Amino acid sequence: MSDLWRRCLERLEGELSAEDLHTWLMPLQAREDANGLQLFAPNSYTLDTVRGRYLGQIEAMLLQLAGKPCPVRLEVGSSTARPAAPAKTAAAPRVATTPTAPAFNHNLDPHYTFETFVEGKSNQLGKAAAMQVATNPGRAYNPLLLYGGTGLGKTHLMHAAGNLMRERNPDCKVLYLRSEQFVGSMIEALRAKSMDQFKLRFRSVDALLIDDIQFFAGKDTTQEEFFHTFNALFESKQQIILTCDRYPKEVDKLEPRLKSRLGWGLSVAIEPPDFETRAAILLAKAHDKGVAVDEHVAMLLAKRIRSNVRDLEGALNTLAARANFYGKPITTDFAEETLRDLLATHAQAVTIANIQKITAEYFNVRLQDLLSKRRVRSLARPRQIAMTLSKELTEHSLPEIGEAFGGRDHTTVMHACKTIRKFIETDARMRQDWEQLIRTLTG
Ligand SMILES: Nc1ncnc2c1ncn2[C@@H]1O[C@H](COP(=O)(O)OP(=O)(O)OP(=O)(O)O)[C@@H](O)[C@H]1O
Repeated sequence: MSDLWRRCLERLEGELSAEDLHTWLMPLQAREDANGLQLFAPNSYTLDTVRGRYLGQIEAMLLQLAGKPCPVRLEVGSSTARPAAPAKTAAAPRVATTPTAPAFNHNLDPHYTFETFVEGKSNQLGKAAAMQVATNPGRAYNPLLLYGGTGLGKTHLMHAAGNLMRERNPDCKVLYLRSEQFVGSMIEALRAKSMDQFKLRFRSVDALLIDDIQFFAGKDTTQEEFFHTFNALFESKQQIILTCDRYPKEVDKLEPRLKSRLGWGLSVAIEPPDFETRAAILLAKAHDKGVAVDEHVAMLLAKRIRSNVRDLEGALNTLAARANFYGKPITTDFAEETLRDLLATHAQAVTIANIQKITAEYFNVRLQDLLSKRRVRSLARPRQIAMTLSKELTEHSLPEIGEAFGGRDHTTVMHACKTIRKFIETDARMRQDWEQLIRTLTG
């Protein structure tokens, strides 16, 4: 086992539960090389879980242990399956040759493609924009900015665009980085006085994909450097794709000149998927991972886990791991039993009372006015939004929601839902309010 990985596991023992450590991290095999640490997962659902839940923590721990950023590459396989050094090196010719440039590391995840991305109303526009950018890099929309809450598929779409660019043109240099990696590389370059190389690395690509740029907030030197990189790429029509956890104008401590540039291209919101899309994603993921899950189980999870796709996928991975361990089929009873605590947490997360309170606060109206019979527009709209949120984020029926809003009829709730849905599609301001409320309510 790699010494660095062994030390990392020892430290993580203090941070993670024994069950998590044994289920997800212990089965990994590790290999260290000049590019960082390569971790091999026994199967794709272990890989997805490690990537989704623990990668940040692992990289932070490696940074502490190694004293410098140590990129982690995850793949399904075994560290003994391939020799540590390529066979060619062992049989190197004795005559002097021009050293070949190291292969360009795109950092793209080959699993994240448009084929494996399930389309629904919540992400339709984002997917279409990403596809356009991939088929016409630097010319369709530049930059393309995908924003929205956590675990909704922004990273997936970004990789899908990069993968498609590479499929269409294998010479296309696409570089994907999480923003922490951009910051880490910059700090390293400053330390090693190799800023010229740093600049060249980022400016010589055909497409630069940077994930979670909200992480740049408050980091002035990074923003300065990124600003110049952005300008250089933009001017020479190299594609830029970015993601952010909210509309960039809402990110505090991001320089105004950067915010303004981010708005030069196209910004698309990725919203939480509706019930049908959640169920479809779950079935597609189960199929990809070779896990036998029927529609009843998919519907159970889609109904009870509304927060985001990552949580949904996490639940599927846990189910698959436990079913595998106990040698049992995944039935609805098995799912209810295995995920009891998780489902209970999600059930508590969004209640009508909570939606009413948060919506009243958001629109700066009193809760009792929101629930009153008064029909002035300043109250009617927030009330309709709160009713629609209750319909979409809880399992309550229309009559129950009507009752909770001062004893209104179920047709009033139905009308509210229709009105608000239409507004969200046509009115940008309303869409922003809606997305912000969803983010606040689903964390
Ligand atoms: N529509 C979808 N179809 C298939 N898989 C999806 C979809 N949306 C999300 N996922 C999956 O959910 C997981 C989380 O998605 P992703 O990492 O892209 O989220 P994100 O929006 O970038 O979140 P964060 O902001 O936290 O990085 C991934 O495994 C991704 O494949």
